[in-house]
Amino acid sequence: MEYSPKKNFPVDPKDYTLYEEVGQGVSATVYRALCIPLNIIVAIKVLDLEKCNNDLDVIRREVQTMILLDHPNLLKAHCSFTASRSLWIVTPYMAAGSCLHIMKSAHPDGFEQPVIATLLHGVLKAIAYLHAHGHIHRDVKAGNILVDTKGAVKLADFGVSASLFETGNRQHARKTFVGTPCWMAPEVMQQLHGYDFKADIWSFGITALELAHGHAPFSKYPPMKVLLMTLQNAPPGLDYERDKRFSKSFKEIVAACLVKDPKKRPTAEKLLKHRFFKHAHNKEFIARTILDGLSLLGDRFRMLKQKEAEFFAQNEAMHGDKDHLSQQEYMRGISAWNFDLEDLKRQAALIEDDDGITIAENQDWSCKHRGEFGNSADVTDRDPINARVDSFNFSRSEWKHSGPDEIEEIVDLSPSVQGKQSSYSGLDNLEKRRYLLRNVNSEDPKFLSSLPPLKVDHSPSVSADEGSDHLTRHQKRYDGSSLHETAYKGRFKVTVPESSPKVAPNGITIPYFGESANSIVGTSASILPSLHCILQQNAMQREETMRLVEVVDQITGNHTELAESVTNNKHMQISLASARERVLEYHVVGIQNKIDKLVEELRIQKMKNAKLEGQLSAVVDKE
Ligand SMILES: Nc1ncnc2c1ncn2[C@@H]1O[C@H](COP(=O)(O)OP(=O)(O)OP(=O)(O)O)[C@@H](O)[C@H]1O
Repeated sequence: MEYSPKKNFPVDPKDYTLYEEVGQGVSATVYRALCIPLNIIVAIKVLDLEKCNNDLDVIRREVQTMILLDHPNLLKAHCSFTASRSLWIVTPYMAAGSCLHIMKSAHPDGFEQPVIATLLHGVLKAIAYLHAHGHIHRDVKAGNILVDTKGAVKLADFGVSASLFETGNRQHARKTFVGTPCWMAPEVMQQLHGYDFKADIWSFGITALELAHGHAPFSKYPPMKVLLMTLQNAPPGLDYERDKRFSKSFKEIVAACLVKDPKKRPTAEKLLKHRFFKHAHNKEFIARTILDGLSLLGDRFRMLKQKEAEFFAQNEAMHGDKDHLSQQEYMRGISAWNFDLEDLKRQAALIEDDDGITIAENQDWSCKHRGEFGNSADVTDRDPINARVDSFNFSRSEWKHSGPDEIEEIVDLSPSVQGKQSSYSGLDNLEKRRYLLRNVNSEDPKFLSSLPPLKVDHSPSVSADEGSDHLTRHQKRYDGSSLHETAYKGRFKVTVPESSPKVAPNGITIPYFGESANSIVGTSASILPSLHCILQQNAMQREETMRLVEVVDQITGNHTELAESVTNNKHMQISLASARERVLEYHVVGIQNKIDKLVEELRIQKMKNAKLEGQLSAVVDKE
């Protein structure tokens, strides 16, 4: 695997002297090095082919891409070759390192707006070039934005880039799942219809927030939670209060990129024309403002590594769990934190095989959850499923983003909207659940009696009304009175229909789904809200239990070994259960989205049908 486009960079390791380490990735270490015959300082990325998870084709693609593409804002490879069990990729040395490293060393709370605009302008030009040449970068983030001592900005790391040409169809959407969760677009996570170059625009928006705050949104959470928050919550954005130092045009551009529907995100070309980039300066400005006074990259890298090692050692002692480990990966700024959907599916499959969950339902359950914030009108006015999801996540319809055509007008920056958004997004899921725990007493008879009775919709298919009105569709599912018991083995399998209400071992009751269970849409649609609530309720109960254990511990001051081991055991069980619930929650949301899409398609078909029928009868009438 030897490439050397200009032929003047030697492809023998003996022609290079490796100096200090300046970076580390999942499977690669990057060194500053000297190319002896040319007397040029270069960076050499050394990939251990044995440790490398990627197959050789992927690596070959990265190298070829790096060599063939030619743009001032893309890191080019001089050459590459294999040396025993490793692959060496020789690139220009970017002496200031990555923006992530620069922020960690000198700008922990992010950069000023003119710096961000200048950095992003360079990155966006690189992305536009890649897209025009049929490539998706797939890993746009501050860790992959490199800067040299003169302030030149280059987008690096094609480790996960993909060529659309490979399929022979430039429009073809990708279906593989790669990237780093915090920067990953929802459609990449969902894997419903594949994704395209718009995934890079989402990551670009996240990167903009990362450069503004010093870290990516959701970066303090473990991968699964990031996935759920990205899918369920309103897209992250710049906050009216917290981000006062940033201009409206910056807020606009971030909001335009972070629209969940990829079709509504602008192209890179279009974004380049946005007025925000009037704030961009030249590379000398970058050198002057953020590189002045920075120590040598190798020294900075060594210090950061040392600090992180100390931090991790401390953290490890306190939290030995997997979530914290993945957090450490994030903090190192590498993509080892890459999220593998196949792994998740396997986890989910394990849950299906191992867990027999028996749950029952009655009408009270639905009632108990109708007015969770003591504001039933507000909740029940909306789609009950989404209202419930929203009550935890404040997602979807509340924050509208316009399409690419309305970039200049899209952001409503009125204090009321922004204030609302910040107070909502200020609560993480845990806090929202705690809020519920504090505010909802589901045993309260007044609370129950104030709510309408449940009626089960047994109709095997979606009615015309349902098709035409999203809200009505969900409302109907909660409009019945039958009491039944049902049992599950694995996900969504109804095995024992009964007529009396029954409470599950954990005290949770859920609605009966009736014979409409034969219809996939009907069954899933009926079960999903219940399942979602059970998961949420379990989480609440678990958190409350944890809280109580902590309170008891504090009160009794009981620090004996026995008590500690019991608590540790509880922690372990709880985090296992929590992981399983997150997987289930993810599936519930995914299936719900599919159902919504199916229903929407049905509605459109019905409308078309009605139109055709009208035309037909007009023709018949004429004749
Ligand atoms: N040409 C370069 N000049 C200076 N530093 C570099 C260069 N290339 C990479 N680095 C540093 O090394 C780090 C890791 O490199 P790189 O991202 O290519 O490895 P990776 O294994 O692909 O990483 P990741 O896990 O983020 O995908 C970068 O974040 C950057 O700080």
